Amino acid sequence: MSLQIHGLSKTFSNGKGIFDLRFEVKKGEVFGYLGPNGAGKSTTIRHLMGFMKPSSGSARIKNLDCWKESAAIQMHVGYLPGEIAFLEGMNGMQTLQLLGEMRGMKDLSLRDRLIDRFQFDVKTPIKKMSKGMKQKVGIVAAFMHDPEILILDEPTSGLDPLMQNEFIQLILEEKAKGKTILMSSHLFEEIERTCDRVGIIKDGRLVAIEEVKKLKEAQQKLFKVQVKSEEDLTRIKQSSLKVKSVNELTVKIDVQGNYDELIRTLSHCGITNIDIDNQSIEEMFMNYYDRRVH
Ligand SMILES: Nc1ncnc2c1ncn2[C@@H]1O[C@H](COP(=O)(O)OP(=O)(O)OP(=O)(O)O)[C@@H](O)[C@H]1O
Repeated sequence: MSLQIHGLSKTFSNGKGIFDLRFEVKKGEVFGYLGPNGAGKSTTIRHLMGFMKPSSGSARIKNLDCWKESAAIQMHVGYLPGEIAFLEGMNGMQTLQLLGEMRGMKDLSLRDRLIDRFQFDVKTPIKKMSKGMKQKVGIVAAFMHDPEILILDEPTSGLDPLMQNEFIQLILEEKAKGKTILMSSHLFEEIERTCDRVGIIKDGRLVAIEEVKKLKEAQQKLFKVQVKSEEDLTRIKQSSLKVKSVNELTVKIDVQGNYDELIRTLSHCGITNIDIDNQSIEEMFMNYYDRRVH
C-alpha cells in the first residue's frame, strides 16, 4: 500500500473536522476524493502531508507516519495545495528555482517541459498572475521532481477547459508510469476520466468508496420511446419495465444493465423514435451526497 488512512480523526474547536476515516490507496492507483464544500477533503490532505496532527488515528505514506516522519515523506511526494501561498516579490521561474533548490533538484528538464506544456510566462511576477497562472506554477512545482506519489488538492481549479484537458492527459501519463495519485475534485468529468476508485466524503465522514468501473456499470439509462398506438403504450405499462413517465405516445423507461425485457417488449410495439439519455456519473454521486450518515 502506498497510502493508508486508519481511523483518522481531527476535531476542530467548533466541532467540525474529519471523523474515523479509513481507506487505502494502492501503488499505481489513481484515487479521487470527492465531496461538497467543507466536507473535509483539504483537512484529510493536510494530515497526509504532515501539516496537522491527528486527534486520533493515523495517516501513513510508504509505511511512514505522516505526522512523525513528514520530512521523509515529502521527498517522495508531489503536493499541490488547494490554496497556494507564494513568496512575495518573486516571479514564476524564481519560485520554481527556489522550490527546486530546496529539493536539491539537479535535472531541470522535466520542469522545463512542464512549463512549455502548460504555456505560461514564467517571468510574470506571481502577484500579477491570474488564479489560473498561479495554479500552473503549482502544478509544475508538484510534478517537476518526478515524485512517485502525487497528492493534489483540486488541481484544475482556475484552469480553462483546454488546460484542464492537458492536466487530465498528464495524470493519465503519470498513471501509466505507475505513479500513485490522490486527488480531490469537484469535477466529475476529471474523476471519471482519470480515477480507478473514488472516496466520497460528507460532513467529515466517508460515505462511500466505489470503483469507477462499477459506477459506470450501474449507470442508468433513460430510454425515451415514441410508440405508434395506445395498445403499444398499454403493452409497455403492463410489462415489468420501469416506466418513469408517459406523455401522449412518448414513454420514458429507466433501464439499468438488463436490456432483455426492454427489447422483448419493444419488439411487439410499433416504434417511431428512440432517444437514450445516460445518467451522468455526477447524478450518481449526488445520490451519495444526499445520503444521511448516522
Ligand atoms: N483550522 C480549522 N479550524 C476550524 N475549523 C476548520 C479548520 N480547517 C477546516 N475547518 C472546518 O472543517 C471542515 C472541513 O474543511 P475542509 O477545508 O477540509 O473542507 P473541503 O472538503 O476541503 O472543502 P472545499 O471543497 O470547500 O475546499 C469545514 O467545516 C471547515 O470550516
